[in-house]
Amino acid sequence: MDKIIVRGGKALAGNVKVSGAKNAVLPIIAAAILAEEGANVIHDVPALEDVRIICDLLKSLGITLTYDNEVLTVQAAQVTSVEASYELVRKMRASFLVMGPLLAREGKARVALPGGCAIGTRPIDQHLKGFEAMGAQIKIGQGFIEASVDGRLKGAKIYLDIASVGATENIMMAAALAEGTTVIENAAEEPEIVDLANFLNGMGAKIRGAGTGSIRIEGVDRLKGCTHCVIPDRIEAGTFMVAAAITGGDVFVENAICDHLKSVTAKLREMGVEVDEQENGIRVKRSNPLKAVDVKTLPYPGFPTDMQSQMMALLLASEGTSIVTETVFENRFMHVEEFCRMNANIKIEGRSAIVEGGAKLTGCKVAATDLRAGAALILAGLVADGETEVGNLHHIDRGYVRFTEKLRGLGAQIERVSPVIEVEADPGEQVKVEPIKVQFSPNFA
Ligand SMILES: CC(=O)N[C@H]1[C@@H](OP(=O)(O)OP(=O)(O)OC[C@H]2O[C@@H](n3ccc(=O)[nH]c3=O)[C@H](O)[C@@H]2O)O[C@H](CO)[C@@H](O)[C@@H]1O
Ligand SMILES: C=C(OP(=O)(O)O)C(=O)O
Repeated sequence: MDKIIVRGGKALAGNVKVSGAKNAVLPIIAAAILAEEGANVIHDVPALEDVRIICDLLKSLGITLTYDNEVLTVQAAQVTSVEASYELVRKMRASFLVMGPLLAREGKARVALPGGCAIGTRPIDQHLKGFEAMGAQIKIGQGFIEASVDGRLKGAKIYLDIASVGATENIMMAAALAEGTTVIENAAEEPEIVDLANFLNGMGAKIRGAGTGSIRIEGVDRLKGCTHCVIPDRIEAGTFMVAAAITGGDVFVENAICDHLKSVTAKLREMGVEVDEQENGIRVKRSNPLKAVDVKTLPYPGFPTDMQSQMMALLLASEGTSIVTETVFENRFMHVEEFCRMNANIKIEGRSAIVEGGAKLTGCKVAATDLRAGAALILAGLVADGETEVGNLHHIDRGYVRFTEKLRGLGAQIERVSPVIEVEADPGEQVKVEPIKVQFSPNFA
């Protein structure tokens, strides 16, 4: 298993370019299933493990995909299967987003139950409630959810009990091809939902209100392929903003959209970090000690849960006590134990973590417990004494493109190492085994 080794102590400086957003591109690729005619050409598609998984899933449905230089072309003239296997859904929960498009286009879908995962139980009741309101019949059994409809889905008024990002997206995709008008109330307002709506509208859908709590979708009979550029990843951008702040550095985060990062920017400024919002990115600089602040995660435009662990790393480097409250996922503090191995002083009380800043972090072996936790441990390693060795990198590979290279480009002392493989040889025989370099090289041919 690969490991990332970080040596603390370098202030980061320079320019880093943010890639396309994982959480925007995954639903967009799922939505490409809806185009019966023409190809979808999607630009700025990040070379991430999650992208590879959703592409494999679409391939298993009989759809043709090609990927070259961050451009993904999806040709969905034919769909030959409506089943998303357990193997693919288990690897990535966002696979469940194929249910809405398959149901709308084919009248049926069979998708493995996503199950619980590292950060919480993550039910899908709101997705199913939406499909049922549109006339679908839902059956659950043998680890699968089967949805079917006689004829077409019908537009409906759907009030979400929770402003779920995934449910809003799944219902919006299904409603795009339904008969009549659907209104989603208490819809999630995340920028990734706006990006998905823009993509669907490019394909010929009629969606208004994305980015507000009320989205209105007039169903159309047919959708066709279009060209689209994915928005930059606000969480990757936020992670580099914290990297600059924690190391007392000066970094320009190119491509970051200021409007998408207001809650992160506000917290950094409250902590005494200089944040300069520019047209094509955000410059983050710190020369003063960090102040402790309280942070509460909330749906957009509140502080993102996907930045909670990175922010906690920053608070560890501040002077004073901070309270971090996680309101979105019930089990998203697993990084706390790993931080404590690095000499951090954090106590969990219910949904809050009490973070005592000021203790000198020390490098040691730690393991990423989820995608963002992995990034947060690397951030902590950037200021820890000595070497931090981060394992379980498959989490980080899900959502950060060339993370070590990008940090190294800013001056971080960081490297990814592959294990040396020991091979049994006959006595006297010389065997030379090179360490395997694991690199993402998508091949959708
Ligand atoms: C691929 C993707 O875009 N992932 C993001 C998406 O996940 P995801 O779409 O899974 O997150 P949701 O917004 O759906 O989840 C928010 C909360 O609602 C609950 N819930 C959700 C659906 C449902 O049917 N019933 C229910 O109770 C969840 O358990 C959770 O507590 O939004 C999360 C919240 O911003 C982010 O952390 C994830 O990075
Ligand atoms: C939790 C995340 O992703 P997912 O919903 O795909 O698990 C994330 O991006 O931090």
